[in-house]
Amino acid sequence: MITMNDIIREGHPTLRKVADEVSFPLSEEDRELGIKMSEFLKNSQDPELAEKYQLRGGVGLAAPQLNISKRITAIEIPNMEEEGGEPFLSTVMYNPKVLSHSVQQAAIEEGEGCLSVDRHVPGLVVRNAKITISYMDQDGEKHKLRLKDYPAIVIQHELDHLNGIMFYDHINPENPNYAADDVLLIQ
Ligand SMILES: O=C(O)C[C@@H](Cc1ccccc1)[C@H](O)SCc1ccccc1
Ligand code: NI
Repeated sequence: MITMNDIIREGHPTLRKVADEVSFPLSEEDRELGIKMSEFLKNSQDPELAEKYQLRGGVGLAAPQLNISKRITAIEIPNMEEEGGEPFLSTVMYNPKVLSHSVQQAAIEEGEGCLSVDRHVPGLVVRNAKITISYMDQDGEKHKLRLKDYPAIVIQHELDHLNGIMFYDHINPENPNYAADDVLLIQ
């Protein structure tokens, strides 16, 4: 199983690389990797397992964070309304792409963190408020998703990892808590 020991931290060069597309049909290795990445996120959201294996909670994980420079990301966004209900989005995305995005921008009010960053970096991470993405699933099926609010932020955070971008690259160095009036603040 993947643990925090498998996750590389800021400063490791792989986090600054543009990851390579995966080819289909998926190799057994890439299929297995996706399954393990999903398992990590589920474990990290289980209080007992997170405690037992000292896992930081995660709603997304990108293969470069495991020192694997491939365009693979696992997403495990819990149901916001119903505790313990079906997750809002639980999937492994291969070769995800942003097809379009809103002009409107948004940021999580309390800022962002990262499993590959062992420090608090305060500041607003301004992103697109809405995005339309495509991705391939493990069976080679193409999917198209329109996302907004928190899920849109999570996906953009993960897609950044596939392009060697860290969340704090988006923070205004002069005034970290600055956001234009029209930037949507997400609780
Ligand atoms: O490091 C990662 O890529 C996983 C991040 C993704 C993320 C960070 C900030 C905002 C949205 C997504 C982890 O999920 S950060 C830990 C976390 C856990 C639960 C809820 C929010 C953030
Ligand atoms: Ni991250």
